[in-house]
Amino acid sequence: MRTGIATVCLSGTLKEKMQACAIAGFDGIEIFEQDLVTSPLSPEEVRKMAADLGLGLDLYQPFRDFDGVTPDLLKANLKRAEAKFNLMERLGMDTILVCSNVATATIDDDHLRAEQLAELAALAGDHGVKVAYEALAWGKYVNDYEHAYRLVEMVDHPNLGTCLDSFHILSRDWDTAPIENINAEKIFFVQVADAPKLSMDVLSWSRHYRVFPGEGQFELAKFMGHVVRAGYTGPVSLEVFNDVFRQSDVERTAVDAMRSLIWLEEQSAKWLASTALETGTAAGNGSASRRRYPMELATLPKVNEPAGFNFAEVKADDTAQLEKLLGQLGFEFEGRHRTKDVQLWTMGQARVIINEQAAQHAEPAIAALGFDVDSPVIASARAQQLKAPVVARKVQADEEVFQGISAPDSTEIFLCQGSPDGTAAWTHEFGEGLEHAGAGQTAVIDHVNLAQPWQHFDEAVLFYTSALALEPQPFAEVPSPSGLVRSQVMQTGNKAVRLVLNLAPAQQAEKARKTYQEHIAFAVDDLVATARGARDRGLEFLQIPANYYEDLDARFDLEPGFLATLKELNLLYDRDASGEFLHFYTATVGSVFFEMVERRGNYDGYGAPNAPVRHAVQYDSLHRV
Ligand SMILES: O=C(O)c1ccc(O)c(O)c1
Ligand SMILES: [Mg+2]
Repeated sequence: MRTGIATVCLSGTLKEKMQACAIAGFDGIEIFEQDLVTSPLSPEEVRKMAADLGLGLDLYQPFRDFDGVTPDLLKANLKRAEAKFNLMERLGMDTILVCSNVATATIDDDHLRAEQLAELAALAGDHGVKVAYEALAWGKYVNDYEHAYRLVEMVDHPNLGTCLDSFHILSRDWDTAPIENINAEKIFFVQVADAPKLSMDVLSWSRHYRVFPGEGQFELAKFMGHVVRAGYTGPVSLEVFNDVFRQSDVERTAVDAMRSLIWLEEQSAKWLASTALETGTAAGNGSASRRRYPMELATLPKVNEPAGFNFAEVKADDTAQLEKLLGQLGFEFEGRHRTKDVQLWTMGQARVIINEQAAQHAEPAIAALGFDVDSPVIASARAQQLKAPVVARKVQADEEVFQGISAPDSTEIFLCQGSPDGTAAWTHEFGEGLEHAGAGQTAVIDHVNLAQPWQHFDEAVLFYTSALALEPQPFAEVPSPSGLVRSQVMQTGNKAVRLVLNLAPAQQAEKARKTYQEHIAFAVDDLVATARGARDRGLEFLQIPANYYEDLDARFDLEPGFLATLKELNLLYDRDASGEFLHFYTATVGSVFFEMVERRGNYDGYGAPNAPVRHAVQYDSLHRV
């Protein structure tokens, strides 16, 4: 698959963008007119720079408002087009994108449109240029890709084809299956963009909220599958208008973009294989499902969703507060590592490493997460092919080698060998625990909430989706005293791994951002007993306001004794059709706090209705000091 990206996706100057695209490994780029017009580089210099960087200049765009116009306007438009064709010759480019008219079209007549496009195609032919006609989702008369293709067919000129842009097609919910009926020779270009499902006008949605594939909710593998089945072999190019990407680090965004195409390529191959099986073309013969299409799709080392959390690691310069908190919760101190300055604390299968190797004065913070995977070697190879940075850990002889990668928020992700009984192979590296103060409870890590820097949120969604096979759930927005907190759950199908990515309101300072959001939650069998034990050991609970319990009673009509217990222990409660959820939070140390939860029945949420209460109480405690 030939990879491409439009310069409009990135921040910086044309030169910086081109350099970043080359570093990220793109085959080619689309030059957005704005980027050329504002560049000090001459077209010849751009051409030379692209050649030297090994980047193809695959598409010049956009050329606007051409078709469906009065004769006078047509004349002016053809003149305008000729100037661009001459420019393209200097750039050494042969394909231009012409989007359907949104502003100046006054005549809604396909025959007239076809005549005018035929004039354009003839002129393009004289200049050796190919015109890729794209239906914008908000085009005045042409806003449907099948309509655009009908016009291309009516014109039937070798220099006129169509451009398929996933955003314009999927934002309008057009059926993608008919893409397969398009003559591949008439598909001059394919652009891909994902987007979150938002209910707003399609132009604003397109200009501000497009994201890279895997970061939104469009069915892009299916879209691409149809494109591949049509027989298309040209560039698959990202065209993402996004307010955040346009202002974040250009090289980093280019890598995020490249990751999205590597992942999409794999997902498209998977979609094709699965539909071949469904439609019976495989006919019981495995090789038939690998039917070859003109476009070659590369695959990646396979990874299944993780079977569970292997451990969570918290780091601090002074670890006393963390030790105290875990002890009060009922964790057992298992001992120190034989060569490293780290401690292991456990409750059942929930393992927490306290890392003492933090920078001076560094406050407690979540530093690493371990996940149980089928094969750490394969999972690590996959992550590296997806351009995840590798994390090096010093190991001595006989110690478990952890395959680590760095997540977009710098949390270290370790890919660990899972075991069927939920134990971890490395715990014997820790000395005998000196004290066993624990309550001997069974527990597992239920979920982990990580605060994402605003400019890396979408990147994080793609990272966990592509490298770890977590599935993004529709995001929610949780009110807090300082603004809405965007909350995105990433989880495995079997719910053994639940990761919640939170994006704090922009005005929150870095410390507050982390303090509100980052925590590790442990699931126990009897939360009331856990809470009582913790209280007896002097745990400082997050104090829940009395108003909350009044509202709870009104909503759920709870048994008075149960309600009194919840109130007495600062427990929060939620219920849905499939079960109940009890939980409580500890006070925050540094930028981390802990949560204990009990899931009853098949309750599958996170107590979302209670999140605003937590945010408000934490805000209060932060602003008191
Ligand atoms: O938003 C636009 O105007 C615009 C321009 C060119 C494109 O290819 C596109 O998809 C959108
Ligand atoms: Mg487009």
